[in-house]
Amino acid sequence: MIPANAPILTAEQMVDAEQAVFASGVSQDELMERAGEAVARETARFAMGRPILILAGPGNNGGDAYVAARLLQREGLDVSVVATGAPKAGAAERMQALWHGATTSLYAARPRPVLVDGLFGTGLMRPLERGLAAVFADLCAQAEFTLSIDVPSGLDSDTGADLGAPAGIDVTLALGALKPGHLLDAGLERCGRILLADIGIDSDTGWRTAGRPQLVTPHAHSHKYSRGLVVVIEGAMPGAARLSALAAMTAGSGYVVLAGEKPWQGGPDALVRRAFGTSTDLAEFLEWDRIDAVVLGPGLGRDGNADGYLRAAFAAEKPLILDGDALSLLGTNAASWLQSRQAPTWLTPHSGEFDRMFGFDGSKIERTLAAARATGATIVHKGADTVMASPKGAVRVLAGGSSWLSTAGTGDVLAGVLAAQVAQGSKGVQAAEAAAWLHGRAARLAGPAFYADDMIKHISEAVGECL
Ligand SMILES: NC(=O)C1=CN([C@@H]2O[C@H](COP(=O)(O)OP(=O)(O)OC[C@H]3O[C@@H](n4cnc5c(N)ncnc54)[C@H](O)[C@@H]3O)[C@@H](O)[C@H]2O)[C@@H](O)CC1
Ligand SMILES: [K+]
Repeated sequence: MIPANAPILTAEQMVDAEQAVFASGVSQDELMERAGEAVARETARFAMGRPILILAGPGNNGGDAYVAARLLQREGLDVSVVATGAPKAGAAERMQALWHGATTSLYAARPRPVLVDGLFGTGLMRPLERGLAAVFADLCAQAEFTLSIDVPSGLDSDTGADLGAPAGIDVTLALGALKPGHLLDAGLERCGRILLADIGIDSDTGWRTAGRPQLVTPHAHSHKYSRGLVVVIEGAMPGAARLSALAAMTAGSGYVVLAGEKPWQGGPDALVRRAFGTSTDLAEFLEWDRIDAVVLGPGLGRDGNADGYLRAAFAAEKPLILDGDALSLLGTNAASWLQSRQAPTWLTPHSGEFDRMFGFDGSKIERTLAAARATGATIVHKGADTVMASPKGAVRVLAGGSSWLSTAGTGDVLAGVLAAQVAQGSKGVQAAEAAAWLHGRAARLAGPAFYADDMIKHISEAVGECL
């Protein structure tokens, strides 16, 4: 479980936020005391009287651990500390000096039912030393409950890369803000349930986890056009475009058109079909001023026709959602294609497509932001850790959704849900966030082993939860 609408800060941003707190008159010791209090409170709640082993590392994460040890012992709990190395000068050293209970070295440590991991937090700079990682993993495996302070030790807090973190952590108590590492890459599987402790720092950087959107019911005088008109362009593999079109219908659009050379005639009668002969005909149709959003890419194919459709879609200057094969056609030229566009664009690549299009370095958040800045488009970088970023720097992350989403066609459904949000007037990263949330919720409602068509039936129920 991951908190919704929670701020996300990198290690560097955490240091800046900490400096701002110090500048407001709060001492380093007081901030560490707040962090340690939160750790002690959550640990006591889960420990329910069982003996506790606290691992304290050399940095401020260890400092938090010493505070928690002192407070838990004061509560009458049976606490033992494992100290790994001398604490660094400052608050961590002072907190260690205030701890007067049982202390052992890592290699003399005996497992206890409750384990608190205060080895390393945002300051981890390299992989855990092998012996330490093995002992830590063993203590974790033998504990009945493990809580990590701020970040599981052995996880890169900025990227989620695995630097030796054990499996089996039950709760991670994030201090002040979530870190990218809680949500990305290996972090998704290593943190257990994530809780967020408020320690009084200002954590608004424009990056946060996705939350349930606030949608609106149609007005009394709403009509099919005012509710948003979506055009989905059909290509070589028409099933994918159909999934997008049906998803756009159930996500609240007033009018959905499936446009193709010979558009599919099965399915609901409410779906409007529009046949076109050539890409020139398509370009003319896309000039229609009623159109609010165009979806291109699901099942498009990559032949000469597809290229013509892409050019027609770009020429129309309508809000455009590009997915699948449209992204492959743009390839490494996406930035030059998109920079000249005036109308807004959303790109919805999965990681394979993203990596083929863009060569950026850094965490998934940093790479997605770089792509948004380079193209001027809102990027929905899909995956178990979906990262959405706008050119102006807003970031939303939706992580930990149904793993049953890993099936063909679910991306086409997302493109349709996104088009419905755009057509109804939602903008930029807000439209992406709403679409990703609705899509994730529909998948949850579909239960296990569903296929893409199934989840479409649950989109309107998900919409109903947002009114
Ligand atoms: N910045 C903030 O706003 C706050 C931070 N706090 C705590 O401070 C933590 C960050 O503290 P620090 O920056 O001191 O960093 P850490 O406590 O994560 O550890 C840094 C220390 O570990 C060493 N180190 C790094 N990687 C190592 C490795 N693989 N093997 C062995 N040694 C290694 C470093 O040389 C340094 O001495 C946070 O995670 C959080 O727990 C809290 O006390 C309160 C507020
Ligand atoms: K930790």
